[in-house]
Amino acid sequence: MILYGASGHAKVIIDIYKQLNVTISAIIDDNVKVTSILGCAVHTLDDIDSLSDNLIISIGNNNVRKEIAERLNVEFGNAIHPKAIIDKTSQLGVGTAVMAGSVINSSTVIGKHCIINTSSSIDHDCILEDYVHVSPNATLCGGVNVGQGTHIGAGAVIIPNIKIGKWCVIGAGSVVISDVLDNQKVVGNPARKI
Ligand SMILES: CC(=O)SCCNC(=O)CCNC(=O)[C@H](O)C(C)(C)COP(=O)(O)OP(=O)(O)OC[C@H]1O[C@@H](n2cnc3c(N)ncnc32)[C@H](O)[C@@H]1OP(=O)(O)O
Repeated sequence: MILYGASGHAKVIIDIYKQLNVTISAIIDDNVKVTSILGCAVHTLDDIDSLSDNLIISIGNNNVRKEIAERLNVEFGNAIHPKAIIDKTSQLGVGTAVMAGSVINSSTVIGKHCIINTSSSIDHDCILEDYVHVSPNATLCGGVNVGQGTHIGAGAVIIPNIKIGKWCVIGAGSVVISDVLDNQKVVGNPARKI
């Protein structure tokens, strides 16, 4: 597996592959000043002869993951921690990472290049579009829809059947009890636009 991105999020992805005994063939970062991470060498894209292995974009920023995913012509892989619980009836897109302790329940569909972060809970019949990040300990109740590129902050709670638009930000600890339009940033309990 090749990792693209060598920041804090990449450390968690590296740990997942160690747990799974998956060999990391290369780690790439655009920042030439980043030369190693957790004892592994980091290269720039120019240093790599070919991207022949599966690749995951190990960068937390949703916009940056989208930009890189659209630029690269490679096969993308997933990173799924062995201690994540994913119901067999749910679906995950390529490039999506699922961290330790997270639970994805029945009939949920998660898009490409998403991050389902540590101990988050995504219940039945949710739909998450591409490039969504669900931060640690966030809870999505049943039937929640989340549009492309939206970031759900740590510990946020989304009550059942809520629709959240594209490229929204839900503040850490917010409680979302009504639909959120595209590009909105909401915080608090109940969550309100800022
Ligand atoms: C493994 C990992 O680390 S994954 C990463 C997880 N990251 C997160 O969960 C971060 C989520 N981010 C937040 O909650 C941020 O506070 C944001 C994005 C919602 C807002 O950030 P900014 O746009 O910089 O807003 P800013 O800090 O200026 O605050 C604006 C107002 O909203 C309030 N506010 C900001 N965040 C919150 C929040 N989470 N809950 C309640 N109120 C909030 C501020 O107090 C401020 O209020 P005021 O105008 O009355 O003083």
